[in-house]
Amino acid sequence: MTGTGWVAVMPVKRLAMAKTRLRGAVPASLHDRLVLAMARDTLAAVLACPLVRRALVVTDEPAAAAALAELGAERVPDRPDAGLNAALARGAALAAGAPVVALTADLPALRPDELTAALTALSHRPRGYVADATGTGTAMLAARPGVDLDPRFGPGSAHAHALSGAVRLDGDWPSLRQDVDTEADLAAATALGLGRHTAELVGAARYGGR
Ligand SMILES: Nc1nc2c(ncn2[C@@H]2O[C@H](COP(=O)(O)OP(=O)(O)OP(=O)(O)O)[C@@H](O)[C@H]2O)c(=O)[nH]1
Ligand SMILES: C=C(OP(=O)(O)O)C(=O)O
Repeated sequence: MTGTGWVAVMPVKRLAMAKTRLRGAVPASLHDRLVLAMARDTLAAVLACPLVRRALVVTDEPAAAAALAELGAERVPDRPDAGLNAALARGAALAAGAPVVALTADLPALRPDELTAALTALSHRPRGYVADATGTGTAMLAARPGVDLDPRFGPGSAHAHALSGAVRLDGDWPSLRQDVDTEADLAAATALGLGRHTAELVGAARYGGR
């Protein structure tokens, strides 16, 4: 065990503007609900990880704030509303001396045991990241207390995190690495096993849900 009491920070964009690359995977009327379902499944798995003691969701989306608070997250307003990395930095700043782990809200197959294993793999190192399934993006970025999270999410973020000194964490963590940006990603996450909320939504879409 590398210590307990991680604070997880998860950003959620306004649903109407989120996950544009995923549009078309379900009927347009269900798109926002799909994005929210993925965030709920990601958060549920994060909160089921025994090393995580708090989850902060940085969002200006009222529907997401309410649904995720129901699962146990604390909502942080997205200020200064300057994009994903600013949102993560804001959440990290509120973690007050605790270790911080940043995750995107698009990991609907995430298994708590894989998150536990990845946090444990950080061991004594100050800051580390897990690359996504493509190898170019980042699924998780973690920093020990007193270490700046310094998030550099975005295209090519795995390389950016490595260049900034974060240690690459290697392990067999397919559910942690499977972020969902496209319909093909959703199929890959489905093969791994979707969380309940996303599975229900995808099922409803398949049977003509509106
Ligand atoms: N709070 C907040 N979250 C963001 C912002 N931009 C992205 N996110 C979240 O960051 C995570 C990863 O974002 P992306 O995969 O780049 O998502 P996206 O911009 O919704 O997707 P595309 O439109 O397909 O590029 C998701 O959980 C998003 O909801 C932002 O400006 N503020
Ligand atoms: C923002 C990132 O992810 P996505 O592939 O979800 O855009 C990232 O990997 O840094």
